[in-house]
Amino acid sequence: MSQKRILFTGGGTAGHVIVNLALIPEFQKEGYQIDYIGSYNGIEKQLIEPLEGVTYHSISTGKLRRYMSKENFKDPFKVLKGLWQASRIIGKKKPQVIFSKGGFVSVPVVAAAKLRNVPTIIHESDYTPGLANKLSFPFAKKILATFPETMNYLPETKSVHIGAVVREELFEGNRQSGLQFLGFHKQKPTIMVMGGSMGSKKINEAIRGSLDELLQDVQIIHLCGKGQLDPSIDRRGYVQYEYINEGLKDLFAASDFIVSRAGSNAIFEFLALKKPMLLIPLSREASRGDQILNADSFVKQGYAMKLEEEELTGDRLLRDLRELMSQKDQFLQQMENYQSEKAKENVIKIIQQEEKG
Ligand SMILES: CC(=O)N[C@H]1[C@@H](OP(=O)(O)OP(=O)(O)OC[C@H]2O[C@@H](n3ccc(=O)[nH]c3=O)[C@H](O)[C@@H]2O)O[C@H](CO)[C@@H](O)[C@@H]1O
Repeated sequence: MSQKRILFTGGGTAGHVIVNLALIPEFQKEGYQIDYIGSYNGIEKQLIEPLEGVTYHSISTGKLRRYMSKENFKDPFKVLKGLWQASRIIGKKKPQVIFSKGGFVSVPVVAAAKLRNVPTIIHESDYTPGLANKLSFPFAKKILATFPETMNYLPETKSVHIGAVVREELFEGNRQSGLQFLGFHKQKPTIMVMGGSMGSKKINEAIRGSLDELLQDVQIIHLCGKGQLDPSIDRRGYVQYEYINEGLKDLFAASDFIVSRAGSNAIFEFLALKKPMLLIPLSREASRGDQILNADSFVKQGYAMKLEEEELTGDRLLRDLRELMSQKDQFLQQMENYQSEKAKENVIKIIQQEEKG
């Protein structure tokens, strides 16, 4: 029997890569030949290229900007080049199926797959679909959604709600190793601050501006984003990292509460790991507002508190964090009711069905 081959795509931010990272080991176990198409410099290259047994291919990418830039005139040519490159890679590697996690790099890949007659499955993890995925929907064989509510925004005939795919390794964290690595103790609760995979300048400023008060009550792991470390801060109970990849599971295990943006992958990880969370979604001004809807859905289900970015001040952060901590048991109780939908197993089943045609 000829070798089974699957091609993954997705990138731009870690949110468009993490689900692929959760699925790749499963397909490796089943003996698939794995290819990945990403951009030349995106985070997907850093996260995927080092993986053993995965061949990473870079293609040219464009971006749709919300502002005027002379790059906007060059982008259609970059995308056409990407389409041509993706088509050549697909023609050469001959995957039986393609799995796309979205982001701009994925659009030419999904279009090329259609031209090459290879079935593509798209995954949408946000409450409302992103633009790259929307552009890709006509070319896809199936669309999978994390939130049940997202089904209202997807083509009815080929969409399925499957739930959140969470990396298996995150469940294997060790609290003691995490605390030891951080130089923290058990006497005060530990808060993890995550501004999404790229960090959030506004959240960083609010946390750093309130450190004196915060550190009286808690210890802080601050995942602040690339280029956003502040080396002038050297405080007991406060550690900062740009981005943590391999040790993240132990840091999660060491954390009692989370302060975070409301990117979909991140918040479902917090939920799966049962961490009460204060969510500060990216504002409508800076995005299509998807994180606000993600956060609202979690607030409605009793998993989270929400603090609007426009209302973010040091005082408000402290007040909301204290409230979150005082209601810990209620949040944990709601989270106990959450049943993970065996999403990973279902995605794998759907991919394998499509692969057989
Ligand atoms: C600015 C932007 O466009 N944000 C979008 C992006 O967010 P973003 O790329 O931040 O994605 P998510 O919040 O969904 O996920 C972040 C992922 O990065 C991981 N992580 C983070 C920090 C770290 O140090 N180590 C680490 O591994 C988290 O565990 C999580 O798995 O994609 C999400 C999913 O489509 C969207 O909901 C967000 O609106």
